[in-house]
Amino acid sequence: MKRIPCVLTIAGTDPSGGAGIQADLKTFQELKSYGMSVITSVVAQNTTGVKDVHHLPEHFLQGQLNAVSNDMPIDAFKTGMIANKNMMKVISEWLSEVKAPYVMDPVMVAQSGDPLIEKEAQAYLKEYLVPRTTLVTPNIPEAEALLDKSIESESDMQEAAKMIVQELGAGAALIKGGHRKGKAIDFLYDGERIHSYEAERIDSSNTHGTGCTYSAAITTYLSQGYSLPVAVKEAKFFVTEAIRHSFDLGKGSGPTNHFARREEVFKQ
Ligand SMILES: Nc1ncnc2c1ncn2[C@@H]1O[C@H](COP(=O)(O)OP(=O)(O)O)[C@@H](O)[C@H]1O
Ligand SMILES: Cc1ncc(COP(=O)(O)OP(=O)(O)O)c(N)n1
Repeated sequence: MKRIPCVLTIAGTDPSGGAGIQADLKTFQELKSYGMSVITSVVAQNTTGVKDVHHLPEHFLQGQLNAVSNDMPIDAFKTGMIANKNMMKVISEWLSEVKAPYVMDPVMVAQSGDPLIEKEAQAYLKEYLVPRTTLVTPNIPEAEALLDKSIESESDMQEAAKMIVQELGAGAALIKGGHRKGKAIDFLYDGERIHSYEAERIDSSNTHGTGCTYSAAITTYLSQGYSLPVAVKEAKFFVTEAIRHSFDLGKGSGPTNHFARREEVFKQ
């Protein structure tokens, strides 16, 4: 019998369950791959913002990475919050041992405005991790930080996707348009051509964890053997429905709904 595809997230936590490791694992489960996780930082956060952060020591990050890769198959993996250069170095060394599609969500700032990466680590991420990726999925402020360039129009987004591949060496780049007004359009450059993914903008403030959920869905579909453009298409559908059926939970920006595609949820 064919085994279940196995997918790994390396990221920070969200005890309120909307973003980070928790959002990733829910997505993996919902889309039917076997989910695994390595924690970089334990974050005391909820729908209103980040209260405190504890970065795990590097030897502990290394220990978790070894524990997974010495024992389990990895068919695709993603990284989310990697707060500092030391953790990036550990992950960068580990990358040489793993031959699976790598999706990087270059998490920099939470929706609440709280920083999730040390400023000086951005240069390391760009130089040593981005060139090892299959796909990088920045939102507009993250793409602007990676390229040191302002991005306003759809053609700026397409140009930025190309630059992240051609100048920074990413395998592919998906620029997400969640931070703009109007339709929710994202652009993928896969080294050959631009693909666009469009959805209507949903009038909801419950978008905590959308970027995590989207990149986790792409990674799951890659673990199942879908091509990159199709994995992004399916993941875009998943995240759009998750926003459409998002929850009014907590006092701030509520979480997306990871089981929005289930029939019983649509009927509620
Ligand atoms: N209100 C919305 N309605 C529909 N799609 C949205 C909305 N907000 C964000 N998206 C989509 O959610 C995904 C995540 O995008 P974005 O919010 O830019 O990333 P991040 O969560 O990393 O800041 C993208 O596909 C984007 O187009
Ligand atoms: C631990 C952790 N990782 C990432 C984020 C940012 O999540 P994202 O999907 O970009 O969604 P927002 O929080 O920006 O809506 C996070 N908050 N925590």
